[in-house]
Amino acid sequence: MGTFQWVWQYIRRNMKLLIPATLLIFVNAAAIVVAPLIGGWIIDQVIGQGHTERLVPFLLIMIGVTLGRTIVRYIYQVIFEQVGQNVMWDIRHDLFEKLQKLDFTFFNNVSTGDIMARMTGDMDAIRNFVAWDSYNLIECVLWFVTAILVMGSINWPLTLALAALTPFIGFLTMHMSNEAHPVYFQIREAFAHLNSMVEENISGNRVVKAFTREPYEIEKFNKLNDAYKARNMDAARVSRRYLPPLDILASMLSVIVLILGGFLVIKGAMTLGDLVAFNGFLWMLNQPMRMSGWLINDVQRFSASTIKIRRMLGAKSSIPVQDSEHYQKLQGYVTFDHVNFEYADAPEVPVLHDISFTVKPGETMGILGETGSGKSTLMNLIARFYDPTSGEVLIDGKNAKDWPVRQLRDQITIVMQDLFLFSDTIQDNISYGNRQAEPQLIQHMADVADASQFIAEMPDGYDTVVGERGVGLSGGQKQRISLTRALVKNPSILILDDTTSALDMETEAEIQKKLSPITQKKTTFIIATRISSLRHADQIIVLKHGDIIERGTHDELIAKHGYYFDTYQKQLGALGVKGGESNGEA
Ligand SMILES: Nc1ncnc2c1ncn2[C@@H]1O[C@H](COP(=O)(O)OP(=O)(O)OP(=O)(O)O)[C@@H](O)[C@H]1O
Repeated sequence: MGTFQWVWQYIRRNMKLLIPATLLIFVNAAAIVVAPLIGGWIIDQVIGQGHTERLVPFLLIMIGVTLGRTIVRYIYQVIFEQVGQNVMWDIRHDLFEKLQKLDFTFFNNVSTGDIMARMTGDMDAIRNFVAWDSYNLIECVLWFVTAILVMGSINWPLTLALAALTPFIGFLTMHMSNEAHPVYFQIREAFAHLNSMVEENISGNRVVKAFTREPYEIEKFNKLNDAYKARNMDAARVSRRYLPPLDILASMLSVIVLILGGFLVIKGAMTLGDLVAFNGFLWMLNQPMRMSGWLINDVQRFSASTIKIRRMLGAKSSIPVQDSEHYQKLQGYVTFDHVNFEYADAPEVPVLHDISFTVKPGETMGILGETGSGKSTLMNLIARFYDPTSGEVLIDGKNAKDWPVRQLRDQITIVMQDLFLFSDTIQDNISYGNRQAEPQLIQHMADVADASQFIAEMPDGYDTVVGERGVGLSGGQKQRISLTRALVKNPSILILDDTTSALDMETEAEIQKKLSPITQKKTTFIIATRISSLRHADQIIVLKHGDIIERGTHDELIAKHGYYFDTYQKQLGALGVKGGESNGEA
């Protein structure tokens, strides 16, 4: 589908506005010819033939039509702006909806700044095209054609002489368009890079300051700023090269009218009034010629932005999110059957290798492993954020791929390592996954996650706004709110990825005690580095470089004297506790 065809899908939804607006453009174009015609009549009839009584009516018509024309133009300009805004709304909506459906793989590969460039600058190029360029293009064509027709009816040889310049204009605009296209594409790319850098710098501003790397960041920014400026200068150079010849051609029109028209008047082949009228029509030829350069620039900018937006709209998710009428409650059986996994962007690095296990409803599985051993990846496969490269993940005995994704994720909750709270009240953050949650449930779960006390001490309690625009929270507070949010959702499968790592051991033990009656009714996965978080799990696996190297209960693993035992010993040592017996508290 071509660029214009694509945007037409959106524009045509506004036919009720577009048809009257386009008709008004025609009315305006017809009204434009009145003033020059009357100008000619005043010369010929009032001045030349002495019909002075016609002067006032001529002038009144002239003023009335000009006034009416101005009002008509104002009305259709507003309507086109409305259409532009409607089109932007629809495309923005489609883009945002698309973003909600795209999977982790997409977000791993596209920067936030790039996405923001699509949602802002590129969107603006489309608004500009629909709300401004479109009616200007129609006006230019209409004025040009109307001028040629009316001037042709007054004096066709002179009109033909003027029309002879048209092929030159066509040639210049076509060349300018071809040259401008890649430049505008590069401008959009450079803008996206600039956006990405700024976004990353703002997100990571604490790291920048901690490492006092402000000068380095400024230098990096300046390079991208220079590149953006240079691309814009390239575009300016293209237009500056073509605009003067277009201007010269437009000025040549006056020269032709003066020389050839004057000659025709002297020869008596044309009246002076006709020549004045002709001169009055000149701007209707002039204006489109001068505008053509600017319009081409805008159209190229629009075209480049459209290509980028369409790429994003066309991005494919390897895990499509589909709804299902029939809602099936998960029991919570999770089975990994010889699962292997590599990330699509790093297929040469095996992340999980031949993983098999089964966890039943009500059971808790603990996962231990050094950093980068594949623990989080394993959990992401359960919620189907990724699909295994080979082998199967079975949920309640059915391949996870055969579950409607929304249904699956609705009943599986991961408290991710990478905690995120929205710029919203604590109450809304906690009830994010369960909007109907009663205040008592929220209060109870906040108690379980040991969050209720510090929330009560906040300036507005549960109504305190946290996140980017609100009160800052400590890592441990964020973890406890995230845990409350997960518990309030009441999932069948609960995954806690290093959820209590920022808490002291006493608080962690307290939370574990309160969590126990809840997790007994769910399938729970706990990823932790502290043995104290894992020791009560029904089964524990130890991962190393994507392989399960040990599995069993706490006691069995202690007895094995392997990685788990060593970790346990080190943690006991760190606490200054002697011995390694299985019932010792870590
Ligand atoms: N999006 C990604 N693309 C490519 N490789 C990735 C991606 N995410 C993680 N990896 C790689 O996969 C491996 C496992 O990562 P994972 O996050 O699952 O480890 P982990 O055991 O949870 O680590 P940690 O304890 O540090 O959280 C690592 O080698 C990591 O570099």
